[in-house]
Amino acid sequence: MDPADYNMVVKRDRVTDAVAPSGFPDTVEIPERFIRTDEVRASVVVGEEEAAYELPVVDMASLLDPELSASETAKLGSACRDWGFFQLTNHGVDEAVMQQMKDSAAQFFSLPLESKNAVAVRRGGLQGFGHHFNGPAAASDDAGGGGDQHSAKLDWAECLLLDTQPVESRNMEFWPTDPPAFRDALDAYSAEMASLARRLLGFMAADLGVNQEALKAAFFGGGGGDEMRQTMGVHHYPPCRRPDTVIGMTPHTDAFGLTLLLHLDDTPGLQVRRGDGRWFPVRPLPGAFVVNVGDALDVLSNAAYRSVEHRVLPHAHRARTTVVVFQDASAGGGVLAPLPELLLAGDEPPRYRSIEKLQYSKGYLRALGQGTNFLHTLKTSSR
Ligand SMILES: O=C(O)CCC(=O)C(=O)O
Ligand SMILES: [Fe+2]
Repeated sequence: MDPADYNMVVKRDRVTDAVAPSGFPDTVEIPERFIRTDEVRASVVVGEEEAAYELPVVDMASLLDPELSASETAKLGSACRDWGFFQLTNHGVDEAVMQQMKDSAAQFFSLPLESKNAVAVRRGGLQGFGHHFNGPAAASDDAGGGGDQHSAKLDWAECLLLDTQPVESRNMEFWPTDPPAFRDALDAYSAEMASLARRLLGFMAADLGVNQEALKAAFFGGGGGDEMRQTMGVHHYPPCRRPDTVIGMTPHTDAFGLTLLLHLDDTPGLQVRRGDGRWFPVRPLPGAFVVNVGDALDVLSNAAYRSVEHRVLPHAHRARTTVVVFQDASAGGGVLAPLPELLLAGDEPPRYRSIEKLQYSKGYLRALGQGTNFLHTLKTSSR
């Protein structure tokens, strides 16, 4: 993408001591730049006592079991249609790879700010270590990054964003060398997540009634997967003594195909928007992945699967760390559109107009910067 487009839309900044003394202060005095009390108060969260529904749980072992596969696939499908989210158990991901990733991420965030800033985000760029800001301001010219110190609101989080696939696209300047095992951990984890996504897509195709290879090709291309695109976010949400005044991650939908989220701890914080507008808090199951449908899969499925808004609120006393992999559906040609097979099979009208992928990325980022949803603008009247 043209750097000029990024400048307009990318709202990432270096974390500096100037923004907030000691980054995310452990005091009840929250710096003004984080305060979004109105936004938090205006939202309604589904209470514990009311949480009669749980986020659906899908079991990979059952998907793979010939006796149970059909009913588990139906469960997977209904989770993607109704919630756009589920927790995945018995996923079969190499435990050692997961552990190395968790250890590296935890060590990285425990480093002093100066060390983390060795891979700091650069002005107008997306990759690297930094934090998100929000609001009308574009990044300012001061050397520290900065954003507009007055009007932009900061998310209560620090994060490392990296393009992880294809391998040739990696910009190693942003890949930490501290802790020393981090790069290997990212590399191994990235490969594991691509194969997990590929496995899941096979079952999603079965549920959607399309050829497995057609859906997989949208993510991985026709050949050995060398066309795939994958991005990773490693997020750390420090505890906040006034969690009712700040937001850990601004409400958004994920642009890409499929998102695979790993919790490093059991701290809750992720909330999923339900049809009635209320926020549903996810209770992470130990060892499970939280999987969600991104905008591109919503389009491919012709709106059968839903890309649902979510956000993060920090916890009052406990830090939360997550590793998030975005497996994109950008392979196989330059256009994003509903899978043709879906339209032919059921006499379905297309629910989205097709769009060039580059235009899509630009539109997504621009809308995100403005707090609007780009996917909605692609809807056809038959929705
Ligand atoms: O850390 C989380 O729980 C959510 C992160 C997320 O939504 C994202 O990276 O898009
Ligand atoms: Fe997200």
